[in-house]
Amino acid sequence: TWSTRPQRILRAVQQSATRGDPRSVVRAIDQFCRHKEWAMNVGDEKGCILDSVVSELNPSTVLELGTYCGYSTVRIASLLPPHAKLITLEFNPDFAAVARQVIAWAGLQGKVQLVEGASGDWIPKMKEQFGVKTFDLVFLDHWKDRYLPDTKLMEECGLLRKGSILLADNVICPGTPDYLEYVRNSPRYKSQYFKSHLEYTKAEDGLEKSVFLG
Ligand SMILES: O=C(NCc1cccc(CNc2ccc3[nH]ncc3c2)c1)c1cc(-c2ccc(F)cc2)cc(O)c1O
Ligand SMILES: [Mg+2]
Repeated sequence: TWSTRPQRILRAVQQSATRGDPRSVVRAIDQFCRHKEWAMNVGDEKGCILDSVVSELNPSTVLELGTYCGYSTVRIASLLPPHAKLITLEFNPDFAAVARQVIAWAGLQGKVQLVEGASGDWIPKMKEQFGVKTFDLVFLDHWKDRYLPDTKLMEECGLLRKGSILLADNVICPGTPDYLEYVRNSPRYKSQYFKSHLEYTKAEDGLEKSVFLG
């Protein structure tokens, strides 16, 4: 049986990265995806913008929607303060299986709770299942047509507080037009676009950072 692209990414991490060294895991994935096979990680250019938002915010509770191979999970978790928690949701079991091993290789399994399932099912259960009150930061990187419904669901479930940050990947490519229109025109958000490029390419893409105003 042939390996999948996530399995080839995991092999690259195990062959090129140092156990317990998150930066070497990030570097190994970027090298593989730049020189061997493109994959839909947020990548190093947008990843640096992600890093600066996380470092500036110093969040205690983070939700990531869309784990894939755990690349952005490792970037975020490696910057969190000691008692902070990152919950990451992944619908695809094959992606989740690889991500668990990538996160473990980075030595970050103690900071990360990977939950398998769909955002629409899990967001309403966050408080009761994980003892979450509100999220300081949400990184949206899952199915692009779920960004808007899931944002409205998080509002309805009281998971956002005054100052919570939504950081959305791919707002240009593949694009999330309904989400962008909502956060840019709603009086309940202050939104800012960080222009960048689609991971490992010259195509335009960017991150939208939106502060919930309560
Ligand atoms: O589509 C994308 N990513 C999302 C995605 C995609 C597939 C499967 C999953 C399954 N995971 C999943 C699903 C539903 C879920 N609900 N809650 C959690 C959860 C998790 C997720 C994407 C595409 C491109 C891209 C592709 C091609 C191209 F030419 C240009 C750009 C670039 C990206 O950076 C991208 O992020
Ligand atoms: Mg993405």
